[in-house]
Amino acid sequence: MSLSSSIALFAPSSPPRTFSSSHSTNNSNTLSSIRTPGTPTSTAATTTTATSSSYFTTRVMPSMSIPSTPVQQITGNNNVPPTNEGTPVSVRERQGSFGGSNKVKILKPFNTANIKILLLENVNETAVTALRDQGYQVEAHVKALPEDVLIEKIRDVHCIGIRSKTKLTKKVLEAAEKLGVIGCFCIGTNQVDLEVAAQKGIAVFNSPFSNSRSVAELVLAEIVLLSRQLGDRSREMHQGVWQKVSANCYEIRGKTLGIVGYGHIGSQLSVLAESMGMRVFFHDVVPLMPLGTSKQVHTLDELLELSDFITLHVPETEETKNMIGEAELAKMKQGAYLINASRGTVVQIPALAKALRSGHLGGAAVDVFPKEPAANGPFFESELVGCPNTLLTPHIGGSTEEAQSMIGVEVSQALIKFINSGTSIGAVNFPEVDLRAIRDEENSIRLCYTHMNVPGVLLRITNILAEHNVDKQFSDSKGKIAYLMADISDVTPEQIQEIYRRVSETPTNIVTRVLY
Ligand SMILES: NC(=O)c1ccc[n+]([C@@H]2O[C@H](COP(=O)([O-])OP(=O)(O)OC[C@H]3O[C@@H](n4cnc5c(N)ncnc54)[C@H](O)[C@@H]3O)[C@@H](O)[C@H]2O)c1
Ligand SMILES: O=C(O)[C@H](O)COP(=O)(O)O
Repeated sequence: MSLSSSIALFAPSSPPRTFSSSHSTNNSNTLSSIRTPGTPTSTAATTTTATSSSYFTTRVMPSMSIPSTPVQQITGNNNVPPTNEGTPVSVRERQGSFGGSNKVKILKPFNTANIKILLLENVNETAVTALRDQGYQVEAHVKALPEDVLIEKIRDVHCIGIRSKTKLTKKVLEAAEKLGVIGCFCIGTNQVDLEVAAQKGIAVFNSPFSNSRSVAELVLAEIVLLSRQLGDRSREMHQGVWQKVSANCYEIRGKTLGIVGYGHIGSQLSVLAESMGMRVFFHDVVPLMPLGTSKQVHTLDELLELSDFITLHVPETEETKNMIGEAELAKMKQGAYLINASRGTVVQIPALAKALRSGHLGGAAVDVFPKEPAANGPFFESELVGCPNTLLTPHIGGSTEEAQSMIGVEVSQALIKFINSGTSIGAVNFPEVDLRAIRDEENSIRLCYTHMNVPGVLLRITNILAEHNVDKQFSDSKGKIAYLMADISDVTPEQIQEIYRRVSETPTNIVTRVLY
């Protein structure tokens, strides 16, 4: 999809949206004091209508559209940043470099109760609570949704939270009319079409390391379980069979572990394995500092040939798809073990099943599969079922209370910061941009402009902002898109309208938001 067609997606037909500013009780401390200038302060609830023109060129999260009476202010005691009242947006006090207030302003979207968030796949309660505390409307589902239901649901939401099962493909993302941000409450982001998301101005966040320890611990346990054939012994006992054997059962002390992908998980595992007396080698596409006494080898083949255990910790990419097939398995030592807790597509399952049944491999532990059931229940099928000394687990590498709780906190904070303050730090598909906190003054705004990365944009924006006091501005690009944030002070409501209109009507516009 070209950028211009992505913009055209939001063209005509959409009627002006009406936003009620009746406020959520969850955020009463902050929101009840918000008023819309131009209306009496005592008016608790007002209704504003976005001008239809804003919909011809701009995708707008409701909070981010500029209402016809555009400025909301935080009044009274809310000038002080809240400490423990459910507004966990991190703010930095700024020493005023030139007169006026040096208190920071807590930016809020127009009306947080208008933000709709869809959470799928049993995202942790820590996230549900944090997002509801912001006043957002949160719909949480325990399971992934079938594609047709997902397409219907995603149409109307501003933010979606998923884990590894939900596929946010081009088809699904094209149905998303209001989506501004995606939270992957996991490490992997291969389930999202990151490029299409970026071109639609949708930032994607994940949790890069909150479940790494859980995966590393599981793999360490599996190394012991495989070398003692514990899966088979336990199954036999459950069937009433007593089978006391020591043949082909080993200690792991002194054995060689080969780690493919020495990132967050691989490197943690390296330390844990050495503490159990293993020798560790690893292969990675980038040169990395070996931890402990581990050593990096140049090629995958070298690693396959020298290791007693091979464990995979690479992301799913074009290069890692089918990385381990018949040829690679044949290079592994007779009786060696394979562990895969990365992504199902990294290993060719028929080849692995053959290597296990023939006795070439001594065993395998597999946590991830090319096709995984969408929900819990008796839906699992694989050629690996029934293979000797083969541990099969339902993608539970990162499924611990600790990991899920940390992921819930981390990703929800990233979403809140993006929605409320425009901060894209940590986004995986988006230029990473942030600004110091905005000063707590009336008539100051933050402009967040996602645009095509083509020459001439900054000149155009500078011309629009030329007559105004731009306190600070930062811009960065990534591939085809770029993102600019600018804090502007001393602007009247009319000027804000004008800035919004002119910026959102630039031909390079993807998404324009004004926060105040
Ligand atoms: N089973 C689970 O529940 C579970 C949990 C967490 C993560 N994961 C999966 O594990 C993967 C790895 O996680 P991580 O946090 O360690 O990621 P990471 O990004 O920190 O590390 C991945 C490493 O793989 C390397 N790499 C990439 N392509 C490679 C290639 N072709 N050959 C060799 N090395 C290559 C990278 O350079 C990097 O060092 C994730 O992408 C995710 O898919 C699974
Ligand atoms: O990418 C990840 O973090 C893992 O695959 C875990 O995914 P999950 O949240 O679906 O368990």
